[in-house]
Amino acid sequence: MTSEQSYESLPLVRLDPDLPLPTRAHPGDAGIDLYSTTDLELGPGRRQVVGTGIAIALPYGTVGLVHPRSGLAARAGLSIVNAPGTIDAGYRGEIKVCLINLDPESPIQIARGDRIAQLLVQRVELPEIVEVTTLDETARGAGGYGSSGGHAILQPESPSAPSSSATNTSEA
Ligand SMILES: O=c1ccn([C@H]2C[C@H](O)[C@@H](COP(=O)(O)OP(=O)(O)OP(=O)(O)O)O2)c(=O)[nH]1
Ligand SMILES: [Mg+2]
Repeated sequence: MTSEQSYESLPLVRLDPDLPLPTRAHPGDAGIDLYSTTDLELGPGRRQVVGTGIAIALPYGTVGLVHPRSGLAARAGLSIVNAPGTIDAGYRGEIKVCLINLDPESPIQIARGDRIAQLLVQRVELPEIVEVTTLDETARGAGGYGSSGGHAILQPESPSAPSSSATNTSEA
């Protein structure tokens, strides 16, 4: 196996055969670029579920993650509401993308055939859930949401800055 070969194949059906077969832009790229099946305009702050025209059979023990593309994100503010979207291994329907325009002013035009998102395939652990009454102790414990300090942006006087009591759900 060379470094340019994947260890497994990914069966893919083109539900919209007039669109190109999705590919990685370069050998070794993590993301497989996904095409839009439709023309659309997204106004500022608007979202829409868009078809990609493909269905896949992910190997058991893997997950498909639908990520935004960084170029479109930086240039136009295009993102994905549920980024990264989760494609379950058993899913055989069309992969769809819930696009959102995060630009506060400008609409985004998308044409059929534009590459709107990218699919990553990753191994995933599938542990069996075992209910217990207590958990083991750790150095972090229940501290989260900035408990380790080092806030770069939040100001203490900002109304949106969470206070320690507001973030401590155990005191609710
Ligand atoms: O960006 C996405 C996310 C999900 N899906 C498909 C594949 C996935 O396996 C299925 C369910 O996704 P998820 O579990 O995230 O959604 P849900 O709201 O929990 O739906 P469900 O009740 O069907 O699990 O929808 C997509 O096509 N694109
Ligand atoms: Mg689900």
